[in-house]
Amino acid sequence: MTWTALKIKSLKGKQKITVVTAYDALSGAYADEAEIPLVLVGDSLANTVLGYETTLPVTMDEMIHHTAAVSRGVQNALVVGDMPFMSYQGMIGTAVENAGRFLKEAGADAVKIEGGSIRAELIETLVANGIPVLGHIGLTPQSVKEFGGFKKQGKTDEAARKLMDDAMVLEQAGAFALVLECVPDELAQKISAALKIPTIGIGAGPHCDGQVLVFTDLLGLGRGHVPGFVKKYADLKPQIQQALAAYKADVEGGNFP
Ligand SMILES: Nc1nc(=O)c2c([nH]1)NC[C@@H]1CN(c3ccc(C(=O)N[C@@H](CCC(=O)O)C(=O)O)cc3)CN21
Ligand SMILES: CC(C)C(=O)C(=O)O
Ligand SMILES: [Mg+2]
Repeated sequence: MTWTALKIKSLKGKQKITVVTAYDALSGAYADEAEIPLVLVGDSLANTVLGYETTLPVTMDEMIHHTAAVSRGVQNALVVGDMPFMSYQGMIGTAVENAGRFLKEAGADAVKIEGGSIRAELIETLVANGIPVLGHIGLTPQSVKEFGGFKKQGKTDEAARKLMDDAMVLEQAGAFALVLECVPDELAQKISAALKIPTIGIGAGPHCDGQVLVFTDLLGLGRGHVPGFVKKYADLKPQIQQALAAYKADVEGGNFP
């Protein structure tokens, strides 16, 4: 099965959608071989593997470089490039050009864009020009300076209404699916029920149409802060540490080679 944005969209109500991030050909190939239908080259690249504190510093050129590597490792999954901070917030023309680079230079199938109704015009333009878009609302980490931290969103009635409105506007603008990050379970449930496009949750409870986790978080490879919603499906960090320590001991002790 080779995935398209349209096929992902049509999974709503039929099959829960698994999404994982990947950052290079190796992680992309592992995700693809697990038959995960959607691989997101997250701008979490910045803090998971490039050593930055937040997602803000990662550049278009870095995202293109890593997305191209993921595309080389993936056969069947839909590859979605996460548009980095300041690559789409200015002029629409510049945003379209940057989105186009993900498809043209990096082999991506779609792009992800953070933000609600403020992105409607851009998303309409991208979709009209053949670039499928995954929306992303709730805790949008590129706005961490505005939010004042990585906090749950949509907790007041007013904030919840705004997120519901944003979700409807993004569906109307043509997004093929929508990431809901760190919103109350009940709000995610309401938004998922109200939309015809699938919702992909992260820290958004069990009622979304799909789930996304960061590759390094779910494998227990992470070095920095791991969000509380993460479920670790393996604990690889101690194994790597032990293997490296055993190798060093062998070399220093004259036991290898
Ligand atoms: N490794 C990693 N995993 C991620 O899921 C992730 C990234 N990096 N980088 C980009 C964004 C940032 N994300 C984050 C980062 C921190 C929290 C966090 O610490 N949240 C608090 C909850 C606070 C509240 O409930 O108000 C937590 O303790 O989980 C959440 C999402 C999600 N994304
Ligand atoms: C956590 C997901 C949704 C993301 O945006 C990222 O990994 O950058
Ligand atoms: Mg991101």
